[in-house]
Amino acid sequence: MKQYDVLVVEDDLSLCEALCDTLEIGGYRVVSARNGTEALIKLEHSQFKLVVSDVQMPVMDGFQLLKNMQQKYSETPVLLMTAFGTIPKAVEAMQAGASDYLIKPFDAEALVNKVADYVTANPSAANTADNERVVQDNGMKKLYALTARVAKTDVTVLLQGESGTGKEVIAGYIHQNSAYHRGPFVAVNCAAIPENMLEAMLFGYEKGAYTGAVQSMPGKFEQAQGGTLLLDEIAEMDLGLQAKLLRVLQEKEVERLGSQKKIKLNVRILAATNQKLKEQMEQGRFREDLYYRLNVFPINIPPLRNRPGDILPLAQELMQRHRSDGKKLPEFDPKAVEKMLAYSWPGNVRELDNVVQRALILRTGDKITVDDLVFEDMGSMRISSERQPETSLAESKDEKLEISGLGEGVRSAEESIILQTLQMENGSRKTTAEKLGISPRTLRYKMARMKDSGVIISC
Ligand SMILES: Nc1ncnc2c1ncn2[C@@H]1O[C@H](COP(=O)(O)OP(=O)(O)OP(=O)(O)O)[C@@H](O)[C@H]1O
Repeated sequence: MKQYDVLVVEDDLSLCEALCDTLEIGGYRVVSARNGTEALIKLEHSQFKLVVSDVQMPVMDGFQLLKNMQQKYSETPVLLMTAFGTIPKAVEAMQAGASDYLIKPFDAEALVNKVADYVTANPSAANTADNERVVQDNGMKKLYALTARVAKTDVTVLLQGESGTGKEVIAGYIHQNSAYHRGPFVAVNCAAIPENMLEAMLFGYEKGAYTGAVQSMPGKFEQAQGGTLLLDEIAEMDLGLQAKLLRVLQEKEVERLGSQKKIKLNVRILAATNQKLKEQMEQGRFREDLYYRLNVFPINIPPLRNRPGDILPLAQELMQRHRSDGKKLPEFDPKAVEKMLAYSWPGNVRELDNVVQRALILRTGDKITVDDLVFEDMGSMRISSERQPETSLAESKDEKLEISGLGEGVRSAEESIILQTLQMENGSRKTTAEKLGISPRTLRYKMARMKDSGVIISC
């Protein structure tokens, strides 16, 4: 079972990313979940020293999570984040068994200090990639060979590819194979951080630089000193900040907000985007000078559908990551393999990861069959197979809209889908099974397993 330091449970994606970033920089190995249900699944598959959870979340809130955890993970401390003005909630949290609480909004230091009461940070461990990198497809082998050569140089690399293709994985590979490998690898998701905070986060700030800057803070550039900085989703950066970034890249020095002191930088810069950056530049949304500065060496990562040789090995690796016991991993039966190869994977490796997680939950026998494969977009089958796909999260367009309207939980894990569909169907197992495209027997089996693992199913 994989071991991590902190499980962050937060449904607000930007905040979740900021919390994870803060803790990772603080030297913790962090995993995130978007609600209580997803958290329970992660707890089943990995070990955590601490859970930091929001209180108000859809599907399963912080209190319900706490209640569920008391049955099976009573040893794991839970830190609840409650909103300002809800002190009674904080008291309630402690009474319900939370180890501690944080009142929102809190600053990075408060979070790290609180977490440090429960877990000891280990900066070098936070940087080790303990997941296997899969490169089996011939095209990808060539791409990795080229990447290894580029890694040894100092040039700025622009990684382009659809979402979920593995840009951050390749960025990590460049870092590990570069002269900067002993330093930190810091990734900033420019799309996840609010525009007005990104500048401070990148360049750092001095105490009093703006309202709320209660203490000085180094930016991501400084945090990456001697290592690599990945500017992810760079196309999302606004034009004003692009100009400031260009200056930092040209001068190789940074000034914190509210300070005139120049800090020399020794950082390898990588940028990544899932947009066509050249088109953005041509449409005036991305600065031409910055484009050419970042795009010294472009690496285009092909979508998963164009590297079929990777699909099965990746599925096996992802299965390995989610296995909760030492038992032999299930195999995919030939029809299931055929179906996976026929699918066009619009969400790429990340989507494959979701499909594998669902399959592990749905499977009833030793093998993963075609019935256990639930794709997010059945309209994206590339080759028409003889059999009509039986299992689809969204059989019709209307249904897809209805389900996706329920929020992020739909994409996260099968358990949350089941809970939501049950809720939608007023607890009717028959129509829930129909809606999910699985047999009532599979649904019963699944619900029994969820109950066994401590999930409270109220309908
Ligand atoms: N070659 C690979 N081997 C193993 N796992 C991979 C590989 N490529 C991608 N993954 C896994 O797929 C998921 C998505 O990868 P990653 O975050 O690198 O994609 P991305 O292209 O940066 O996505 P986005 O555009 O959304 O930021 C991660 O869980 C990652 O570990």
